[in-house]
Amino acid sequence: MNMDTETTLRIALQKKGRLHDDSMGLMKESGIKFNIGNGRLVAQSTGFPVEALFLRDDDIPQTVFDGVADMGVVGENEYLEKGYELDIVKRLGFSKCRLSLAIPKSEHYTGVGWFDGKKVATSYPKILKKFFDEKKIKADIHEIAGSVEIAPGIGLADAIFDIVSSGSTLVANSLKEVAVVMKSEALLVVNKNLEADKKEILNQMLFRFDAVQASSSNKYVLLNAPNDKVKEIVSILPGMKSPTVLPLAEEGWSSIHSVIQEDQFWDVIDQLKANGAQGILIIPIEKMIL
Ligand SMILES: Nc1ncnc2c1ncn2[C@@H]1O[C@H](COP(=O)(O)OP(=O)(O)OP(=O)(O)O)[C@@H](O)[C@H]1O
Ligand SMILES: O=P(O)(O)OC[C@H]1O[C@H](OP(=O)(O)OP(=O)(O)O)[C@H](O)[C@@H]1O
Ligand SMILES: [Mg+2]
Repeated sequence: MNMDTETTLRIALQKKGRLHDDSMGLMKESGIKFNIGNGRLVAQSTGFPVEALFLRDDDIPQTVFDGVADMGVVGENEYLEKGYELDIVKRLGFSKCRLSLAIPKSEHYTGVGWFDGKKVATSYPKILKKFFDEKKIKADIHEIAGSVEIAPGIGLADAIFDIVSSGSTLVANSLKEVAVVMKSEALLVVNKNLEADKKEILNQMLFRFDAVQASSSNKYVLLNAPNDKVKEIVSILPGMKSPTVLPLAEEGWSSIHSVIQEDQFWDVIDQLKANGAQGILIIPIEKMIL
């Protein structure tokens, strides 16, 4: 009898770099751990039918398209540049950055027409060509693999098109950002012809990822309020269904429990204080099943 028939999903992850740590963190939080070490490029997971392939991020889109891996985690920038059609099943919210055009800070920028006839260095020639074609700009796109920001300083190009996050690499190279062409974040991409049994594993994995994502974007809040303020406070706090209200040992007071979204957090806290809430405690949520 063949003991190897159990279906395993293969996921392509970045070997090392900006995407690696967050990708591994998400897997670990989802209870999927890999036995890695000694430079191994393939690793089995403990506790879930998944195998990881550790690759350069540039190779992830094609590896998933060819079906060598069933799915992968890759930056939207790299996904669009490579141009392979894959299903985007989840936007992961990490490795957030943008692809921008930048020029020497001493230059006077006159709008996108500035780039006409100029030489622009980039590792993303296809995305840039599409942008220039749409704007009817005729520029010389010069592809280089890395250290793009030094190109104008060494006389290799007039401008650059590259990843920007804080902008400090641009500043360090006396460049200024003049146009944002796209925003990017890590994507979970899947081969379009995934077999049914693999889809089932994928869905279990997505369920776990959703729980991890929801927990990190929400906080549990506990507070005390005089009973005559409970109604107003409950209207500020939505909660997963509705807030829990429990009597305190002290007569005339209640304890209110709820869940707040991270991005509404400070606004909600200010409103709670203004409506008489006291002893507010904010607690991280380990996992959240919606
Ligand atoms: N400064 C940054 N801030 C946020 N996200 C970034 C930043 N730089 C890159 N990224 C995102 O992370 C992805 C991987 O970046 P990294 O610098 O590790 O790539 P790389 O050098 O091409 O790695 P590899 O060796 O795998 O080819 C990028 O494609 C982009 O989506
Ligand atoms: O706007 P910033 O916050 O400065 O980030 C932008 C820089 O980050 C990335 O490089 P990274 O630091 O990953 O080094 P790399 O060139 O080795 O990939 C990217 O290639 C930019 O150069
Ligand atoms: Mg790369």
